[in-house]
Amino acid sequence: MTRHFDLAIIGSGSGNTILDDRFADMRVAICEGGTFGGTCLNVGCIPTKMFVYAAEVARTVREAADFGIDARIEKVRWPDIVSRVFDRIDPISEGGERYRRDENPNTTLFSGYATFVGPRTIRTGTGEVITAGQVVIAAGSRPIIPDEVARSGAPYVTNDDIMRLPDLPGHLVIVGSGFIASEFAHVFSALGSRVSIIGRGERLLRDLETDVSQRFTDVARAKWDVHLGNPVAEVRGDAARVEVALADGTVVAGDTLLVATGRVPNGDRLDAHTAGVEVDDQGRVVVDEFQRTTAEGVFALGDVSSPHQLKHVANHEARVVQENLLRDAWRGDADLVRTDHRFVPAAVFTDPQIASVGLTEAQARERGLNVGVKVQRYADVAYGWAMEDDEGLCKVIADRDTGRLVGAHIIGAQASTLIQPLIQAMSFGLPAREMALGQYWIHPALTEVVENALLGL
Ligand SMILES: Cc1cc2nc3c(=O)[nH]c(=O)nc-3n(C[C@H](O)[C@H](O)[C@H](O)COP(=O)(O)OP(=O)(O)OC[C@H]3O[C@@H](n4cnc5c(N)ncnc54)[C@H](O)[C@@H]3O)c2cc1C
Ligand SMILES: NC(=O)c1ccc[n+]([C@@H]2O[C@H](COP(=O)([O-])OP(=O)(O)OC[C@H]3O[C@@H](n4cnc5c(N)ncnc54)[C@H](O)[C@@H]3O)[C@@H](O)[C@H]2O)c1
Repeated sequence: MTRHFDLAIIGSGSGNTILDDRFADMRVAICEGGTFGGTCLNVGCIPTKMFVYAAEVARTVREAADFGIDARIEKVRWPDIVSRVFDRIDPISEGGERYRRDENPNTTLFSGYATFVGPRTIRTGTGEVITAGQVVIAAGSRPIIPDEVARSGAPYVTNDDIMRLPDLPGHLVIVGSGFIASEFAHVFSALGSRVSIIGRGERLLRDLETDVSQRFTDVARAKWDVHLGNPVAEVRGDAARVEVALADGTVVAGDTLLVATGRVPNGDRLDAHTAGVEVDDQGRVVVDEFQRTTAEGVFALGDVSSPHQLKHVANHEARVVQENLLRDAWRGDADLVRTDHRFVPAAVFTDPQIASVGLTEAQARERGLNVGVKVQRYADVAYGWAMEDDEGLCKVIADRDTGRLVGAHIIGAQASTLIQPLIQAMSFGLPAREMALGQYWIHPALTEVVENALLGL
């Protein structure tokens, strides 16, 4: 007999956060084909930032002499760094799984890879087929492996396994030049590995504001072995050594290969057409502004359907779905909660840190805006000067006609924190002049870099 549930959720990452007290009377099925808790907890945001923090401790020690303090790194205990991270994370995943399986009376956990076999009908991958009144697809994304790597047979790692390597790589070769590449390059180089990084474009993090990605590329070239604008032609290797041959004949060799060339949504692996759920040619489940898919009663959220592969966006979309599940979402739009993708910020926890929100200068000009721009260097505010920071900058872009910010981009210490007031101003429509002059800015805090950028506008 086919069991019926009020709600079925595919994916236990952001999907698992939907179930608050308002769902306590519903019979809920959760399908999880991998590690309970999803990407952010197990192989994404959280562990990477724990490694980044360790890397920053190492970097501080290494650079201490510049401030008159002689210190030296005696040893990097890689196995201890790994266990500090996963001895704390693994129990959270296990505890979450146990709670849903054994302790939460209204949820049934199916530990299998789910596929649709009909409208709101799911083969759970555990031998059982279920039906549900409503379904949430929160199936995330997976790493893209370029053909040159896949067909080579050479061993490689991704974010799924690099953080559990038994030993610190001697020489890490990274293919890709985006978020994941930039964060792991920082982690491993600060901990003592040599790092080579290979990108197709002319700049690292090339989708970011040009001034920021150019500054980052310049800083990176000074400490890593950077190869840009030179595609991968061939990969070869075995357990001890890997070689990446580039189009111009250069061979980049190391002992470990990390692939970080983007992530593809998992929508292509759900047999979604059997349920009437449209998936685009990128594998992304198609949703409207209420997170509704093309099939009645089926919502989607997070990496599987979003234009932004970011946890804070997946969390926001999960809250939208949570509300709309409790309304009669296919009867009309009047009561429904809308997704807000207007000002989505992102931060890259590399060295220096980078954060960004809104348009780049080029995008603002392409849109025909009457653009005003100011670039403020960290070195020219008191705290940046105290830090002897000659790399950091904050760039703000405003529309002169409205007086409002349309973009902000920071590279430098604490960028992910410094950008928050700018996100707030953009989200609530606060004009740049009012933001600069209508409040105190603590002196001599690093926030003066934001204040001076705004005053400069
Ligand atoms: C290395 C790395 C670092 C990151 N750092 C940050 C960061 O600092 N800040 C930030 O905002 N974002 C970061 N991200 C992005 C962030 O992790 C994702 O945007 C977010 O986790 C997506 O959440 P989700 O719920 O959509 O998907 P996931 O958390 O991936 O959850 C999907 C779940 O569904 C399961 N699943 C998939 N298909 C099926 C199926 N058919 N049946 C059953 N189960 C299935 C998967 O096993 C998985 O557990 C990072 C990503 C990576 C890879
Ligand atoms: N701090 C954060 O918020 C954070 C951290 C890590 C990941 N993420 C999320 O995860 C997503 C995936 O990260 P990512 O770094 O894999 O993707 P990405 O899109 O940031 O970067 C992928 C890079 O790989 C390059 N590339 C693609 N194919 C290539 C090839 N064959 N050879 C060489 N280079 C190639 C692309 O040009 C691009 O620069 C990010 O887009 C981001 O949304 C976020």
